Amino acid sequence: MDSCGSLAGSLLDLASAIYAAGTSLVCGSVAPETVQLGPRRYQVARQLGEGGFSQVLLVEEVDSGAQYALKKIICHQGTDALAMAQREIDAGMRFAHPNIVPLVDHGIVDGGPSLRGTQIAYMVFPVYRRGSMFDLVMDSEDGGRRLDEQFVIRVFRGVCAAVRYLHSYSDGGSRGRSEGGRRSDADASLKSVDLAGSEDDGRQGAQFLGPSKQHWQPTSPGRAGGYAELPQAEERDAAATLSPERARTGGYAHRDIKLGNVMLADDGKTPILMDFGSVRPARATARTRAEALQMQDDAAENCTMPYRAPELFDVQRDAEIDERTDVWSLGCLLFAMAFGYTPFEGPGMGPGTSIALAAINAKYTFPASSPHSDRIKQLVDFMLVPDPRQRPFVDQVIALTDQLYPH
Ligand SMILES: Nc1ncnc2c1ncn2[C@@H]1O[C@H](COP(=O)(O)OP(=O)(O)OP(=O)(O)O)[C@@H](O)[C@H]1O
Repeated sequence: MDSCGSLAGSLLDLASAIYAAGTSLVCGSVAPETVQLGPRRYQVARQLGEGGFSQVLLVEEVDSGAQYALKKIICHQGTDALAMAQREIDAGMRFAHPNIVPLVDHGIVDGGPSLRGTQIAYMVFPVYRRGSMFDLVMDSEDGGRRLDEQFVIRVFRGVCAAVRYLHSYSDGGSRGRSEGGRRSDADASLKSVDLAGSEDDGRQGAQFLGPSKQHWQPTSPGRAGGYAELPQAEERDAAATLSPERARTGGYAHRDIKLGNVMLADDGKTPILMDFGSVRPARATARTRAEALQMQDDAAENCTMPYRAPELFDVQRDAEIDERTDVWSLGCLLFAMAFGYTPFEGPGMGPGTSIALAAINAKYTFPASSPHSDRIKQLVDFMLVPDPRQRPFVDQVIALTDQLYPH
């Protein structure tokens, strides 16, 4: 966009924000932007960051003075931005885990006369002042350092715990029922992305949806223990075939696990997985060529390329995908945290090398010298298996991690 276009865009944005917030122009200067979501009013302090589709602002809740991160997505008519924002809201309302960002409040408001037909989705999250793992890795690289191995594993193990929670999330389970209608709505919306593209737009008129209640609930005791033993080859192959329970429920896949989507909590060591607009039901089959293309397009839009599983680059008719797309991304994430770059775009890849081809052939090399032990490489190799049917599930990844790095 040229500078005039961009200035006009910013003015339109500002006008729409003022409309949505009910603030006004005072003596020729613009009153500070506030956003009203139901009973709560948030005063914007400054911008924290920007994503491909959003702006994230530091805000203060006017009554309590508490600070939050407000994610704002302008949803223009005719785009799928609103459906995407709705999916992120729904995911925030349903998932609750210590390593998953809690959704504190949310709302969808009309863009107003200056942005006719446009809606603005707002999501309120805790502020993570330490930034993302992307920031941390980049800072370390700039300083010529690598992150400490124990720290890398701690962060990785926390992200795996969040991913295991998503993968084993059951809509019919007690968690699913405990929040009644609201949760069913969230379930319906998350489920509504099917391969035939029949997104549920019945929620277009939604306005304030109210603050979501986030109470962390532990996963079932059966899941908490993990495996004591490293799965052997036969066990791994057996587990690679879906168990009847898993085949029925499937759970959800995040589909965009990457350094930039892992924030660090204020304690400096707890990872928080965020950005749930890409979440999909984990299991899908492309029954027709059109469905295969749609699956591929959806992945191209939502899964960041250097972390994208090989099976999502060239989806064929009858292809089946499952939650192990996330395990591939976890392999890329661990590699990037340990070595400072992602495995299929780092040094040695050469200019013009296709990330897709490198991923499909699992063509990656570890740096010649590294301060880390070979256990990291063993874990990365365990996950970066191009054939999804041979790739481990996240439980197996956790089991191997715990065996290599006992608590
Ligand atoms: N809770 C938070 N606390 C502090 N900063 C945040 C928070 N959430 C997001 N940010 C900042 O805003 C940026 C964009 O956020 P986010 O990744 O959610 O946007 P997005 O539009 O979904 O991005 P993407 O292009 O990855 O899809 C982040 O990289 C981070 O710097």
